[in-house]
Amino acid sequence: TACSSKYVLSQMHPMWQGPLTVPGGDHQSPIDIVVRKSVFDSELKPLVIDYDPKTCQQIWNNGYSFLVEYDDTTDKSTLKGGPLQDTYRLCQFHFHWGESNAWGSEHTVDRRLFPAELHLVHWNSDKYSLFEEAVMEENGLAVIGVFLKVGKRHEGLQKLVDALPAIRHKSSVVEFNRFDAACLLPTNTDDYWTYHGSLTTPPLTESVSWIVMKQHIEVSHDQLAVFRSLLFTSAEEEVQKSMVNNFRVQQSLCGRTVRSSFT
Ligand SMILES: OSc1ccc(O)cc1O
Ligand SMILES: [Zn+2]
Repeated sequence: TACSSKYVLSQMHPMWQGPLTVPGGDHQSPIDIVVRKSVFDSELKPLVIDYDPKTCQQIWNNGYSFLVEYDDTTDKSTLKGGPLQDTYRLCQFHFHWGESNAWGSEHTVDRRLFPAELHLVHWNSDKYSLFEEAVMEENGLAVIGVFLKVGKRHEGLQKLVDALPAIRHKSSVVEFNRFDAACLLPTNTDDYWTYHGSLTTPPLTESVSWIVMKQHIEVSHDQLAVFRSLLFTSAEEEVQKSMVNNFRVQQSLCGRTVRSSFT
């Protein structure tokens, strides 16, 4: 199986030219979360999420997704608790989505696909001094995954949606201040699944404690349509490619256990 070979050929992905190999890739992400195979762990604590909206700095198109980046030079916006032993600093959040509302999320729950998925990326500031260091280390990162469903308009998201036309092309950046990332979290953050995995974009390093929320958030059809107006390509490229289906194919569990914080 894919787990036994030393090199795991992660499937061809429309965005990445040619197959990508990840040395010893047996803790890769994303995965399907099989609810009845997840194991309740009563030791899992509630998450302690403390974000400071003033640390929001910029929003930019990196050619894979759009990132909202935070000032992570101090412990101002942090994540603790849950499965984590240390304090993790928020450095950015981004999304993955499809060309239609029928698919787009990276993780699935009993094979159920969502139209999009939010990733809030944090790094272990008790053990490391930079994200670039932490991203290469086991337990270096903690990423909160939140599923998006199409429904009522998300008022907090609208400020972000209004900024997207200014970063249509790859490498475009605009200043973005005072955005409270906590407004994108579901009302219930006590119920989640957690497992050890990887980034889902290069360098695909296996440094992530994944925390996938059971409860989704709702955004409107029109808000999601604006995500799809972004481009993978830079302004100079003659052929413009719309930024859609920026999710990675699912990876083998390879014997890992997914724990749940709820029964
Ligand atoms: O897609 S998950 C993910 C996590 C951390 C990161 O720095 C980039 C990522 O794409
Ligand atoms: Zn992601």
